[in-house]
Amino acid sequence: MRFLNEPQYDLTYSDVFMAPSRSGVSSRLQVDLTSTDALATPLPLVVANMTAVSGRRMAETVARRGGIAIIPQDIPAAVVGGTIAKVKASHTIFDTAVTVTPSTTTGEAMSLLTKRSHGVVVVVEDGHPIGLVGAAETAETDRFTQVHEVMSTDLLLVSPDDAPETVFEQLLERHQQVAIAVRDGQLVGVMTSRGALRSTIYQPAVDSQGQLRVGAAVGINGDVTGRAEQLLRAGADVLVVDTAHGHQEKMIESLARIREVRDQLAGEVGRIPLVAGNVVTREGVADLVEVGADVIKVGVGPGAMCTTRMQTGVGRPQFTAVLECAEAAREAGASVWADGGVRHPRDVALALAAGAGSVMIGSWLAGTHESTGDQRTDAEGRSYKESFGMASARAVKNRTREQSAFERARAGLFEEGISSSRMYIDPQRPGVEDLLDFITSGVRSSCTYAGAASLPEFHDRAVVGIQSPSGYEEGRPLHASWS
Ligand SMILES: NC(=O)C1=CN([C@@H]2O[C@H](COP(=O)(O)OP(=O)(O)OC[C@H]3O[C@@H](n4cnc5c(N)ncnc54)[C@H](OP(=O)(O)O)[C@@H]3O)[C@@H](O)[C@H]2O)C=CC1
Ligand SMILES: Nc1nc2c(ncn2[C@@H]2O[C@H](COP(=O)(O)O)[C@@H](O)[C@H]2O)c(=O)[nH]1
Repeated sequence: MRFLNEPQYDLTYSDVFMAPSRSGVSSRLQVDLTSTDALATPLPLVVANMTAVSGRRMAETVARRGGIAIIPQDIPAAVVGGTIAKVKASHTIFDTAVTVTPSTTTGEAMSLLTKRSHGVVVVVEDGHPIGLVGAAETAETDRFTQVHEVMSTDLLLVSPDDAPETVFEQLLERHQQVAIAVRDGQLVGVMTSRGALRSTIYQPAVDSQGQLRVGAAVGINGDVTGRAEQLLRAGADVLVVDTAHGHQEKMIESLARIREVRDQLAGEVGRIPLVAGNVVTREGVADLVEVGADVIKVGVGPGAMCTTRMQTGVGRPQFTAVLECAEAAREAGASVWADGGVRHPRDVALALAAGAGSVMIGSWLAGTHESTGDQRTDAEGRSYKESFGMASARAVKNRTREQSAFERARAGLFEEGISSSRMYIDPQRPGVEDLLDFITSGVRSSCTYAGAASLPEFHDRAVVGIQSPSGYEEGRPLHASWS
């Protein structure tokens, strides 16, 4: 990456723009988005280890499209083990169906509809799909009606081995919303026509067994090696050792011990990459790589739920932090994840141009069907989910649940995050895959503007300039007339 005009100060994503260059890449579909970090996922996107964001549904949906989610450190290891097992058992192409039994009430079925983005609930009997219900089937019923009374039985049953193009054509021909995949009569999963299209654009992120990949986080307090061992044995594909101030002795000691466990188990579970952070300086990167991190998580204070910079004055504008840390990591034979502060597809593109191997996103994904929270409605009828920071009083209270009431109350005074925030569901993009489409189409396009067919080429070729606030403002679309 080169600058058009040399920066005199540290830069945020909003401070910079990319200039187009002569390009030989004639289609956005030609761009290979494989991440340049030790995980080499087909999509360079990571779901942040935030309790309000990353759980089973998020993990399997994102991995099916090539990214990876990290299950947070506050979830007990045994529960994370169960989540990993379910993600690994999910189909890599067909979406997991939301299922009910014939006697379920329509009220209950409707409450489950927003758990996934495909818009229907499948009615099963002994594992066989016998009907489906969606908004159309339940529109005129009271909420105590049982689903077998209103379900549609005109089902498009397909084989899990059918090509997505074939499924797409069948859905179009029969004017149906979802196809149901069955093997030996048993439900395997569902596919919408948009899901069929996506399956031809994205590659799933899979492990050596061909199962979806998922990661898990470990903090630096408590029995860190015990938790690391449990997560590795449960099948985690990456361990993220995570704390606010990643450049501290306790992190270095914990990481060294976790690395030992990882190396001891390598014969059984393979050599699992270690990610550690968060840091924003070359020195931080060097110290964590030295002790064994394959990937360094970069970002102090850019997160949407973060109050660190306002409370402490500590942090660093994220574009410069990523640029400098990515260079330091490359020199040391490692790579970085740009963590936090992503609000638009352009921010992901800029982080990758700066040399990030992957980009970690939290709050933006909180307002989707697949995040962990329950969907709520505000006084104006808008749907939202609640989000909160991992250093908020709410998260600290949860993390310290085994300590005394006094210790918990005292820890709660040291909050550095927002305890309750509303992440509205965008009616245009209510599912995480809608956001992935939005982000990846932007990033693919950025690469072609730079003449890059892959992310290493993108980093090499990107030309970045510094802009004024009015330069940034000029680029914002106007949804209403301005006079
Ligand atoms: N990227 C970012 O900017 C930030 C991210 N976070 C996220 O929040 C989650 C919780 O992290 P964390 O708050 O570290 O909690 P942890 O539970 O991981 O504990 C942090 C440990 O580090 C010690 N510590 C020393 N200095 C600091 C400091 N300046 N800030 C915080 N802890 C410090 C704490 O001791 P003691 O409590 O006694 O001081 C505690 O033992 C993580 O997921 C982290 O990534 C949190 C803040 C900033
Ligand atoms: N200072 C704080 N940082 C936090 C907190 N919770 C999470 N985070 C960091 O933010 C990113 C995600 O950023 P986003 O803009 O995509 O939401 C996450 O990975 C953490 O590093 C917090 O309570 N305080």
